[in-house]
Amino acid sequence: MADEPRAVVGVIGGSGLYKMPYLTDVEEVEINTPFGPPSAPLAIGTLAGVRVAFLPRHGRHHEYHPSRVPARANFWALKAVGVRRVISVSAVGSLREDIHPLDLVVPDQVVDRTVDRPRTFFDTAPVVHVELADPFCPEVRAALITAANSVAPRVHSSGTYLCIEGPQFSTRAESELHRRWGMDLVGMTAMPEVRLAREAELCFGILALVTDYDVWHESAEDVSVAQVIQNLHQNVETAQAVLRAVIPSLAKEPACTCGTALRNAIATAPEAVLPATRERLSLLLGRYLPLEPTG
Ligand SMILES: CSC[C@H]1O[C@H](OP(=O)(O)O)[C@H](O)[C@@H]1O
Ligand SMILES: Nc1ncnc2[nH]cnc12
Repeated sequence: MADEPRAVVGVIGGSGLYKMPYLTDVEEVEINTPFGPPSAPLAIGTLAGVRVAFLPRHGRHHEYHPSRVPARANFWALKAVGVRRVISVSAVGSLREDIHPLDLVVPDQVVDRTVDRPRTFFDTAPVVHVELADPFCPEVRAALITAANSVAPRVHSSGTYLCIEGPQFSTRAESELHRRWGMDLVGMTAMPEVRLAREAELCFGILALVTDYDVWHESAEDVSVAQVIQNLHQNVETAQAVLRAVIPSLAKEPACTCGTALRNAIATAPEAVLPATRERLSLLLGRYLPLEPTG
C-alpha cells in the first residue's frame, strides 16, 4: 500500500450526502476487499490539513438499499487506506416529541432489529466476540457533540438509535412499539456498521440528522422519501459544517480503547486458525494471528 493515498479519518455519507465538496486534492481510489467492492470508490482528499476518505454508503447514485449496502467491504476499504476514526452521517426519524425534524443527534446507544445482513468479518475460525456495551467511540462522540453545538441550534448529545431492516418504513404499530420501548431514533443503517467498526478496531460515531417524526405523530405528516429528502436538503449544509468543524479534532492519536478491541476477543486457539484465513484477514487479524504461527 506504500504508494496508495492514505487517510486518517473516514466519513460515510448517508442519504442526501453523496459528496464532500470541501475536500481538496481529491483522488478516487478503487479498493478490492475480500468482501467484494465497497459502495463506491473512496474519495480521498484533504480538509484543514487532515487526510479524509469519503464513501457514500448507498453508492454515488443511491443504488444500494439498506440491506444490500456492502458494509464489510466499506469498513475494510477505510481500514485499508489507514483510517482510524469513522464518522457516519445518517438520516433518522424521531420517536420523541422533543427531538424535532432538523435537529442533530449524536446517539450513544443502538438497538438492532435487522434480520438480513452479514454482521461479522469472522464467519469462519477464528470466533471473535468483541465488546459492544458502549457501541460508540467516546472521543468521536465528544468531538461530534462539540462540533455540532458550534454550528447548529438544536443538538441532542445522546439517544438510542433503533435500526430496522427496511427498506420499507415502519408500520404505525411498530412505530408505537418502538416508542414504548423507549427508543429515540429510527433508521436503517447503524447496524451492522457499529459491529463492524468495532471488529475492525475503528473508532466510530454517528451524526444523525432528524428528518421526520416517523409515523406515530398525530399532527405531523407520515414519513416519506420526499419528506426525508426535503429536510435533508435543508440540513445538508449543517452536516457539512459539522464535518468541517469536527475533522481537525480527529487527527490526533486516539486515547480510547477502540483500537485494541480484538485483543481479548478471539476465542479460537491460534493453532486452529488456518493459514489461508490469517492471510485473507491479515488487515484485521495480523497483529494477533501472524501469518507464520509462532510456537
Ligand atoms: C431515504 S430515506 C431512508 C433511508 O435514509 C436513511 O439512510 P442513511 O442512514 O444512510 O442516511 C435510512 O437509514 C434509510 O436507509
Ligand atoms: N422514519 C424513518 N424510518 C427509518 N429510516 C429513516 N430514515 C429517515 N427517517 C426514517
